[in-house]
Amino acid sequence: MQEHRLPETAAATLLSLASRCHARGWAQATSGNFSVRLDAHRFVVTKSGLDKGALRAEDLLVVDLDGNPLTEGRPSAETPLHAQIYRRRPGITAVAHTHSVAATVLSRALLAEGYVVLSGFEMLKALVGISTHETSIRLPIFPNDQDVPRLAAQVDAELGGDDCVYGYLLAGHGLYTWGENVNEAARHVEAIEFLLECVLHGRR
Ligand SMILES: CSCCC(=O)C(=O)COP(=O)(O)O
Ligand SMILES: [Zn+2]
Repeated sequence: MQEHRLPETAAATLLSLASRCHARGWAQATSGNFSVRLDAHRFVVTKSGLDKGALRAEDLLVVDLDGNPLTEGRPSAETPLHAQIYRRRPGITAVAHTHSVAATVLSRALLAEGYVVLSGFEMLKALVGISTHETSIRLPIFPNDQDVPRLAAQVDAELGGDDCVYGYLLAGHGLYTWGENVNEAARHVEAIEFLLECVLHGRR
């Protein structure tokens, strides 16, 4: 195993993103995973199966852009999905995956349509590049799959690095979103989770 020092700032920002999502109830019971890009070839990701509300620096590891570990430990089972995002979106430096009730319920209910529409909400302006509520975005929904490399290949085939996409849903599972820095990724998670709750409430 090669020596790869984990920069303290990357570790601290990643731990704070995970603990913020856990505190909001979006990463309960070890669900969710989080990552930060180190450079063009590597990123730091949370280890698999851990309580995302109690992560420490030693619970993170470095992987390459194919998801192969470069430091000791078992990376998140969903590392191939993070790797797909970093490979196809060179400007992205942070990825968050959450398991909220709204994302879980809506992605299952709307799987046949293939997407959730988020339209007309002021909160859309929290997403980078959007400056009016008079807009509409789609969050694609993919069927869940326990074969994560196959799932990542499907996401890659259907989305690639499409700039118009702010995130996607896995049916009955959760949300993936990202940002050009950790603050932007955190803002996107909070905005999208809020918007999904609005859509869910509107269907009741
Ligand atoms: C208990 S959640 C099941 C696994 C999952 O979907 C998840 O997000 C957490 O997986 P990880 O390997 O990153 O802990
Ligand atoms: Zn998950």
